[in-house]
Amino acid sequence: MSRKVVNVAAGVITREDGSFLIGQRAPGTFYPGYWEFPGGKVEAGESPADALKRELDEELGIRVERLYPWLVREHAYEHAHVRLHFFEVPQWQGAVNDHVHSALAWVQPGHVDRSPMLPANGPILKALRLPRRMGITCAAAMGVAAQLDALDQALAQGLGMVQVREAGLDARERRAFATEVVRRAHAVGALVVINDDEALADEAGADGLHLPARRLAELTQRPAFEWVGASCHSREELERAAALELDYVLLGPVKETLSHPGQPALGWDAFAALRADLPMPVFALGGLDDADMTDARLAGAHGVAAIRSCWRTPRRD
Ligand SMILES: Nc1nc2c([nH]c(=O)n2[C@H]2C[C@H](O)[C@@H](COP(=O)(O)OP(=O)(O)OP(=O)(O)O)O2)c(=O)[nH]1
Repeated sequence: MSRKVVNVAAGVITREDGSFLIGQRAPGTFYPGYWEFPGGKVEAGESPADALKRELDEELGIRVERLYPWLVREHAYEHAHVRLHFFEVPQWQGAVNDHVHSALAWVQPGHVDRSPMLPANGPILKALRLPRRMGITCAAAMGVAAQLDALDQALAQGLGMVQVREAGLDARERRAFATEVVRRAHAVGALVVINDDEALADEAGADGLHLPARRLAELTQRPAFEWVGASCHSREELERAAALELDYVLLGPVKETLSHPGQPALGWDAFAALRADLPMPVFALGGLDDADMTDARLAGAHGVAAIRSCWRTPRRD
């Protein structure tokens, strides 16, 4: 029997050190003792964003000053089928003064030492481990040595994720380059995904695989890597990536870009409309740099992916 969907708004309240707030559900609620992101049910006539502002005021006594739409995930519990609208809340006013949870904790992505989490929240914790900036390599154009130097600089300045995309290098060079990227990135805890080459991703010890749209269209099941993402340009491709339960996607070009001249730019409004209600993080791509991060987050992007700008003047995530 199909059940009514209950809309819920939940906030990833994030401090400048990257930690976020979780609360333990009180006795007498569904799943007592489980940890969750603060939030609650969307009331009739309310938008999810307004519901979150109201809930955070009622539950924690804080007033939201900025909020970014992030992910929408559905989960069928025994008591309800919920549609969870997750937002990030990077700015608020007032001291946190909890009225509903048994306990609160500030935790770091990848180091959540409280359990159990509500069953729907596993993919959310994984998504929070994804850095906000992805650099896409262009060693074939820049030269391998220059690319590796630029990579070191970017990693030193906090770049958290690298996509090796080197169809222009021959197989031997590509293997050596990918292995070196993984070595340098892993030394500072950054993730590496390899474009379109499962064997190379395995050989180089990368964290995952990045699928071009062409490969995404052919796939019937998620490849067996910890991190799998894809490049998308349409709602159909985005929905396919969601159905395959991929961990992230790139969507663009948002602006005109030198690497894809003549390809029409989406702009932020079309970007926001295309990515609405997706269950996985979406990186904005195409002619962007660090200065675009706030616009990207306001349009619902998880972060920004870049080729050229990433290897010029990178800044901290
Ligand atoms: N707040 C919150 N709810 C979550 C998360 N993950 C998750 O599956 N849920 C589910 C659990 C519940 O079924 C539903 C939230 O309902 P709730 O009972 O806490 O909502 P509420 O605060 O409006 O409470 P009430 O009106 O029922 O008293 O969403 C999460 O991270 N935060």
